[in-house]
Amino acid sequence: MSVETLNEEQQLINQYHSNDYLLSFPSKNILGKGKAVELTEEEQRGLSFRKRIESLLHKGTLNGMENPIVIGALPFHQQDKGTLVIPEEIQQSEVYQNVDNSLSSDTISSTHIQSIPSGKEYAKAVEKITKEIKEGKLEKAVLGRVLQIDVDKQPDISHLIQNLITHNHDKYNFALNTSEEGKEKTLIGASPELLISKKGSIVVSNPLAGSRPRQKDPEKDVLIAQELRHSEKDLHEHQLVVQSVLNALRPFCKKLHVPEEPSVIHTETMWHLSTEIIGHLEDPYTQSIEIAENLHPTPAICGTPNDIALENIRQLEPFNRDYFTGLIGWSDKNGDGEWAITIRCAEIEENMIRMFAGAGIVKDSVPEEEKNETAAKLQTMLRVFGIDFYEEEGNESC
Ligand SMILES: C=C(O[C@@H]1C=C(C(=O)O)C=C[C@H]1O)C(=O)O
Repeated sequence: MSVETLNEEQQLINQYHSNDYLLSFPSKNILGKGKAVELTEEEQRGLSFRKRIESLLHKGTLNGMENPIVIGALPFHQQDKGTLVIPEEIQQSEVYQNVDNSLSSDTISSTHIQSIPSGKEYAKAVEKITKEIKEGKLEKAVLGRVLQIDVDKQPDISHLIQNLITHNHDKYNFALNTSEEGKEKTLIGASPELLISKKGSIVVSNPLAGSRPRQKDPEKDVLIAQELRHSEKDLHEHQLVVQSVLNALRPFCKKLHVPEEPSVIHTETMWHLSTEIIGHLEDPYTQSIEIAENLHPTPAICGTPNDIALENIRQLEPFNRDYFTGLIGWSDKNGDGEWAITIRCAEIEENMIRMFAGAGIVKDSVPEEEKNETAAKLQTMLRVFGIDFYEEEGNESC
């Protein structure tokens, strides 16, 4: 029998239990257990994201904590409630090259799957938005949908965690206990998109916009990535986001570095146009959440202009986004923190899983292609759960 020593990252992952708070980010892993202090729904009401975090950190300090760390998920709509806690116990670890890749064998089966709206309705809504864009009412709106899946048993999240991290090791992975009023819930996901990280006087934001599904055939896959790199439609869609992020960062920064052109990055299921922006803060004590709040919602997940895009989202999406396209991350007393955008995610409640995906719609968007883009994005979480679901026959994306 061979005995292998587990690296500290794997040890931390192995200690996750379904009511914990886990962030497995490219910079570090944080595992929180128990709630030392939390901000209830009542206490959050009417407070901005920044005020919520400040008031929680203040509670922590009053409780005698020297270095409290807040872990949380904030909603898409600023007035909705979030989950914010300072855990009783925190473990942190570095990120290693390798994690255990013996994938979970705990299989679950779906008994019923429903897309809200249906694929057809989604395509119709995309068409409606492109029409409004052509009429000059807005430039971009991001339209989402939900896949509601009933499964034969309650998923064991500690098993799923290993799948999640193995498939998306260089991404912003999370599993957070979002239970409320006796309902046990977990928010789980693997976001590729960093809204803001702040360490000392350096901030980084990495907006993504403009996407293509990955292809099974490696040659086709490379061609698709090249096509994305040169697609005018996608470069325009991407530029709207980069400009908005720069405008929001400028007041905080004395220096900003922006690459001249976006690069193309990938996840297991998607190609994305990506721009990593690095800023030097005027004031190194600026809170990460203050910057995040000014950036949110970026046109990567809402649109341009923001208020008109929001109005379209409210009218055309037949569900509330809740945590989807909100923020997930951590923050400490010095204002350091990391906030990713809550995408490629699912919420689990007993035997029901709700998976979310959206796509940015611009003037030249083709409804069927946008629908396929959301279907490909949904594959990220479908794979984590081991659920085989392809919307269409003969769909070649992987
Ligand atoms: C909204 C999502 O993704 C966002 C939309 C993208 C796009 O339209 O190209 C790309 C990345 C994300 O900013 C999602 O994954 O659900």
